[in-house]
Amino acid sequence: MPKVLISDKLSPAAIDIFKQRGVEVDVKTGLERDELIKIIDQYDGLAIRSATKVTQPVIDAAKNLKVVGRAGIGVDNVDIPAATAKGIIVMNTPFGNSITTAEHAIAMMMALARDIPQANASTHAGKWEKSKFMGVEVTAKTLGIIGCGNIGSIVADRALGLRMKVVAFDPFLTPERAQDLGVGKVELDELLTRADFITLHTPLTDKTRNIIDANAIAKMKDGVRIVNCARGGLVVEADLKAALESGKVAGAALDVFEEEPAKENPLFGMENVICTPHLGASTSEAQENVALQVAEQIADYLLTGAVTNAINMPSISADEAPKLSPFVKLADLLGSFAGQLTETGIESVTLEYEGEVAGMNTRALTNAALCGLLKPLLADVNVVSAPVLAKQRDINVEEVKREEPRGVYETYMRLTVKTERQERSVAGTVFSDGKPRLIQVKGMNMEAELGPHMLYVTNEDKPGFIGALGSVLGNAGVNIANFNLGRTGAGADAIALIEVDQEVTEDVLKAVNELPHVRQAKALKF
Ligand SMILES: NC(=O)C1=CN([C@@H]2O[C@H](COP(=O)(O)OP(=O)(O)OC[C@H]3O[C@@H](n4cnc5c(N)ncnc54)[C@H](O)[C@@H]3O)[C@@H](O)[C@H]2O)C=CC1
Ligand SMILES: O=C(O)C(=O)COP(=O)(O)O
Repeated sequence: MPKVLISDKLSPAAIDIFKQRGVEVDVKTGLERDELIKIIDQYDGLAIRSATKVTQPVIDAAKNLKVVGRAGIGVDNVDIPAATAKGIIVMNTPFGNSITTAEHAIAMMMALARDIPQANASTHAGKWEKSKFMGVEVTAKTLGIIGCGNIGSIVADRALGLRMKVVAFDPFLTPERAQDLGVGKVELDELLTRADFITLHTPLTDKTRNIIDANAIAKMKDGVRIVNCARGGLVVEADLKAALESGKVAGAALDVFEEEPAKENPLFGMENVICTPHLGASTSEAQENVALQVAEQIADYLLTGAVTNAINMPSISADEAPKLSPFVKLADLLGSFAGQLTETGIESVTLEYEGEVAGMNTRALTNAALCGLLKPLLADVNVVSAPVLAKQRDINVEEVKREEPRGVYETYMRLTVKTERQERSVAGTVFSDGKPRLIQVKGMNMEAELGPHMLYVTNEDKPGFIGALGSVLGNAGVNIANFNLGRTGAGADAIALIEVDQEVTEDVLKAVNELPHVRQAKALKF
């Protein structure tokens, strides 16, 4: 039974889902880094929010971890490259808390416009400072949205409802989408100069880190108000503090901080700053959504191989997973076959998909083929890490898809590996029995199932060879389970692919290699 650790505060709905699905679950929140490192090797899955930091040392210690599920959106607390290199899938729940977070941003903007938290505290203190709190209207004001994805778009919609003018800076926002949303698509500088309110909704990346610094603030309107319900690192807190002190920025509403949990911060105590403790996603609705989703996604992956909302792997739906599975096996076998025969540096890999398989999730299949290919060459590789490892090694990977099969097989998959020395291709199909078959090696037709122990021989097609080979194996007590032959023509290049019942020893291999007409013999394992 797979085992999952919930290490941040998740709705109990997640525990129920795991239990119903037959996944063992432990809940241990508030763990120190070293405590997490100590226990993480017991788990196949880890369910987190933003508090748990899944850093390289945690990943290194996670010997059995297959999936990290983020009950929420931002995954900047997970070292994705480290997880990917280790073959751990990282998934999030990209929509579960977006309405809630957008509503928080709007609430923060309104609170900022009318000094609600300050006025609230003053009134509770019996001060009745009616003239102190002079607010501003938002109607007809310009809201600048930096990052107009899921949350930014909802904020835009709500702001338009408040009769604001909305401009957005987002390099990935198409003009058509901007028009549909009713927002003006602008460059960052224009947004900074035009906006009365600015709200941030980008992920924290190397590109967005410090996007609001002294330089950006200098371009803003005097008296601008800034809302940040995205990530702390987007705004340089020291620069914001200076601008709040000078009056350049009239107010800031912050849900997120450079360092969290934020127990101390240069902005704390400032009169024109409103703070909430990373509450953007904290509604009962959103927490129920993300907990249910993440538990379903983690359970699906651990129990069925279905992949949903992964950051570092193409999605495979629950419907697709069983259909894809024999093709994944075939792709892995083709890769493994080629990988075991490859002795020099790989330059490129081409995957051709013909017929039914061309309409499937070929990225998942290509990843499986790369995994099979690289496994004999690299110690630690799986379908998640294989594409990254291939890229790191400058291996060019290409996919070719043809809806109509060109040959006799309804569905056909061919892997061609180009190395410094040669090009080798191997093709296969899946029959209606669901079993993968090898159907071509180096352009020679055959029809072979691949068993755990195989002997692969390339030879000249000459009489007596098969008998001699049979004798060598027989004399060594190696039982033949299956014998498959292919050749380019009578008397020309030929291959034999023999399934045997036990491991082919070095001595047997040597004897086969020494037979007349043999060019090369190799023992392969699957
Ligand atoms: N305060 C909280 O509790 C919560 C905070 N968040 C934060 O909000 C962020 C946004 O979430 P979603 O809207 O769901 O993500 P999303 O991926 O749908 O949208 C992000 C948008 O930012 C844009 N973007 C990326 N780089 C950019 C750049 N350099 N300049 C301008 N725009 C850029 C993208 O094109 C995309 O449209 C999350 O990454 C997370 O960090 C999300 C949920 C709750
Ligand atoms: O979903 C996100 O990106 C969030 O920032 C929400 O964080 P939380 O789950 O409340 O720790």
